[in-house]
Amino acid sequence: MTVTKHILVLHTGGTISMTETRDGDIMPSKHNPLLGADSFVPAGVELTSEEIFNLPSPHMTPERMLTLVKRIRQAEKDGADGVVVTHGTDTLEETAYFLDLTLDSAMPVVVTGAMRSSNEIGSDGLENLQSAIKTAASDESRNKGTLVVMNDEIHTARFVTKTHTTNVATFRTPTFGPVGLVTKDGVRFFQELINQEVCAIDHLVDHVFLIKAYAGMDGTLFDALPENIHGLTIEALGAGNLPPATLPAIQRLLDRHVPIVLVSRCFNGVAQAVYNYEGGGVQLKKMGIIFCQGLNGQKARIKLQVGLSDGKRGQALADFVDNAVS
Ligand SMILES: NC(=O)C[C@H](N)C(=O)O
Repeated sequence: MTVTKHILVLHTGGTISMTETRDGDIMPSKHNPLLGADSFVPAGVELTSEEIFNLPSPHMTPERMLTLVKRIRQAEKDGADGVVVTHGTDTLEETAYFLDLTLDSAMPVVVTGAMRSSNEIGSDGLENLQSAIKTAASDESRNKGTLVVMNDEIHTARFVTKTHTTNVATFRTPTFGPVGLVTKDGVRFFQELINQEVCAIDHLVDHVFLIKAYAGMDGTLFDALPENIHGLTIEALGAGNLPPATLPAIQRLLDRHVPIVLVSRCFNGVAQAVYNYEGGGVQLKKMGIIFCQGLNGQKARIKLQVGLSDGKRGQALADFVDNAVS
């Protein structure tokens, strides 16, 4: 006898819920086309759908992410077997990682979206939604943190990133690859996931910034950061190095005890303190900059914000931010 799985779909907006006009503009729909559509629901699934937001994902904020987290915590208490979140793809990876860091649960949580709006030729929305529901309903997906399902692939929220502006195969996990596939026969995982510390926060510390380094950069942007800054993430060069002219301004922030997290702006690989020259990673680490391995800038910023919101400071914050791949 097959057990019925109760899956809650929380719609937040994004192209998956949008409509293309006759002029070719893509806009939020007045009535979400995914609400009430259920011909695609896999057998053995009882679906409940709810529109928690109807936003383009550039309008998503950490405060709204926290609202989503609270709704998902409530859904689990109410007996849901799994939750699917539909989301715009521009900031999908940030919301997915926020959920991953803050939901302390074995229940599958799967985030999906689409690159083509609901009425466009070749729209990928229903296919992605169906794959996400299959993944959320699978026992194999339990205890895996938040997953991202797009284009038949299952990725961890921790490492997936949007790699193409329009292609339906945009979501990739550069260094480690996807963890599973959604096939006609079901959901298959082929990589073990590394556990991470979850912070069950219910409020947010704000003013956590992200700055990208470039050749010839100086301290102007760092000195322009506001007085009430709580934390900073820097997308550094290569293996984790910065132009020397940035160092005095960075030191001024460190002297004020502003935690600074460093990742690489490279698409692949991890940041490590290996280069020993002025502005090299060895010097940056000695100054007290926290190296974060394996996350991109936008995810490291989320992780720093979540850690600060959990009350972590000093070495505890450094340990939390540092351990994405260990
Ligand atoms: N494909 C998409 O969903 C992109 C859209 N601009 C959004 O993030 O809301």
